[in-house]
Amino acid sequence: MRASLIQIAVDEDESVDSRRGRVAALVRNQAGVDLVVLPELWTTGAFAFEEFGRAAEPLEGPTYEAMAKAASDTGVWLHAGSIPERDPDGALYNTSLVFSPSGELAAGYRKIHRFGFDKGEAVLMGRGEDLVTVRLPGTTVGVATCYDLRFPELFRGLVDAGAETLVIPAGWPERRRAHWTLLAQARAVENQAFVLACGTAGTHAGVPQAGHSIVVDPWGEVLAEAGAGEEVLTVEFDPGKVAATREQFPALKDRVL
Ligand SMILES: NC(=O)CCC(=O)C(=O)O
Repeated sequence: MRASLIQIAVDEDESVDSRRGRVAALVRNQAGVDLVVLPELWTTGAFAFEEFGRAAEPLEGPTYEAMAKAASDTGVWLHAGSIPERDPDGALYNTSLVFSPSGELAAGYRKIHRFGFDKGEAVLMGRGEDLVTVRLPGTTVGVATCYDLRFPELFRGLVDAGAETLVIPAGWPERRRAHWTLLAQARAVENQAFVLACGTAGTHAGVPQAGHSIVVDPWGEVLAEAGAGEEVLTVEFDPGKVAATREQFPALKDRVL
């Protein structure tokens, strides 16, 4: 399986419309891979809290339309990262969109753990309630978003639902980059799963982003890691390694709780 993680630079000197067009073109450049992954809230930036309301879209808004078309034009599975979704009742959610190669919405995931404690996303966005997995040819993907990475019980739930590949769009800040790398490896090792974690580059709302998107195998080996700037990280991996690892070192079977 070939996957490309597009680590987008989210800077304030680019308009949302311009970035959306640029990202669609980057997706179209990935013909031949199986899965393309984008970061969290790449239209606004995950820390641009004041923009969430202004840039919020209905589920099937402009980003959905552009990404569905990019997926079908390119013939790839596309985890299009997340958008600030405004639902029909007016509430905001941090919602990830996964498109099939024919441009159908295969899954939507509203982020469960919202970041900011008593500020920012944690008060502006509603909390998602449902764990989400998507069947791709050869692997079942479990989806999570950024701050979710700190909550291992969510990933156990995804494993119980059949997940073998964990895909995590993020907008992770540079000042906690060490946590990002460590947690991505921990989630891979403890769940004996591939982790594909795609972050943003650039600086928005005064928060420099970590970049360093990372792909980790079920043994915890880092298969690929991006640098700090905008970059497309392409990696080839064998989804069969999940079953092999779980069989050879069956620690998941020793779970008690
Ligand atoms: N957008 C986020 O969820 C940020 C998470 C973060 O900065 C952290 O967990 O640290």
